[in-house]
Amino acid sequence: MSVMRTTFLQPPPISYFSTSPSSPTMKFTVSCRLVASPETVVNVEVEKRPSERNEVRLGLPSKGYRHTRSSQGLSIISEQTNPRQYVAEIPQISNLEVWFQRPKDVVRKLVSGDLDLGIVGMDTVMEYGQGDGDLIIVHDALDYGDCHLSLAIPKYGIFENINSLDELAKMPQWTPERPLRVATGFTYLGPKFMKDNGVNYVTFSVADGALEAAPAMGIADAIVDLVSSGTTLKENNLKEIEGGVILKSQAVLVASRKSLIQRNGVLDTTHEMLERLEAHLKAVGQFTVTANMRGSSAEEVAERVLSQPSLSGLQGPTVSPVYSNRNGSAAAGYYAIVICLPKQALYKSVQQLRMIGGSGVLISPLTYIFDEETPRWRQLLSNLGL
Ligand SMILES: Nc1ncnc2c1ncn2[C@@H]1O[C@H](COP(=O)(O)OP(=O)(O)OP(=O)(O)O)[C@@H](O)[C@H]1O
Ligand SMILES: O=P(O)(O)OC[C@H]1O[C@H](OP(=O)(O)OP(=O)(O)O)[C@H](O)[C@@H]1O
Ligand SMILES: [Mg+2]
Repeated sequence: MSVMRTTFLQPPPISYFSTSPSSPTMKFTVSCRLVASPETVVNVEVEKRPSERNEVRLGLPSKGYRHTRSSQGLSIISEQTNPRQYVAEIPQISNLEVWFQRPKDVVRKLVSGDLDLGIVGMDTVMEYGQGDGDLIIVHDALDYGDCHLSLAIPKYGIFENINSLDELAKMPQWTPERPLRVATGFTYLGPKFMKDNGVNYVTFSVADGALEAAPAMGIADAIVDLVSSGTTLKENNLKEIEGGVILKSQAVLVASRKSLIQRNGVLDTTHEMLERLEAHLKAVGQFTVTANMRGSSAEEVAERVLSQPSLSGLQGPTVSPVYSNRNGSAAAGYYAIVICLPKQALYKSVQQLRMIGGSGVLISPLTYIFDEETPRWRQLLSNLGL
């Protein structure tokens, strides 16, 4: 067991209080203060202890433009209205607290048992989870935060004609005395990747940001960092190489296996979150279209709708009679139709609806599409041996 000694800032004193105990959803306010302590020596090995609490805890990234909780999936979970607010509630899901933390700390706290669920990039799970068997991916594709972890080298100088990892590894320049110098913030995945790929003479230096400057500054020969649009690499005259992608990443829902099995309510909450996320992701880009149409019967109207290629939605159409008072009795001369359509089919659909006599066309975005039980839930249960 390796124990590192290091100096550490004391954890912020956190005070929180609830509103009236009778209120249906408890509200917490958090006030934090960072105290630079006199040198405190701590053991940095992650302590795994079952913490005593009843509520289920979800960790979300606390800052950063790409963690916007208005992005799909998360808007239905929580809004952090103030960047200094670290805890929130989810009105829709009782007994769930949201804690806003740095992405790496979400993973660390899942491992230590201080959080039960988290939403972070897959890269962060892999880097800070380091293969810990207690971490379990519940949803692997939340459809935002797409990027990949990659090895990149300069386009110029001795690297001008180097285009693959193999060619890089075989360059005669790298020796035990003068190894390939790689700058990265991924100090677990970076070295592991080089080792797995048989790159022998290599050393790593650590930096947290603006890594792309390291080669031009003469600090490193290569970098291992996240790439999304590729703009930062391009701006810094760097290139990716064949075989240099370490992993692909996007936001994922990750849970502590121990919490799922042992802590009351975690499995149920996870099920509900999974359902909501899947239903929301399915609904993104889908719209309901309603219109009125004159007709002699519901079947006749349905046939007219189905004759148009752009009007065959997910299922349907739903056709319902719209009654009006005709000489004292209710009569259906109009029918309301409802169909679900993807965004790209909307305009064509409106044209086709008009063509077959549709009027008063209303279009609204869908928030959820709940389908049959998601396969990811079955998968989770089987991973847990349940
Ligand atoms: N360019 C990008 N495009 C899309 N997603 C990205 C990009 N860069 C990073 N990410 C995702 O966002 C996560 C957080 O990255 P970021 O660098 O913003 O961390 P951070 O919040 O600044 O944390 P820290 O301050 O500890 O570095 C990454 O782990 C990755 O999943
Ligand atoms: O391929 P791109 O779309 O250009 O994105 C990649 C950049 O995004 C991230 O940096 P970030 O914005 O977090 O800045 P930092 O590394 O300085 O923290 C990552 O570390 C890359 O530098
Ligand atoms: Mg960064």
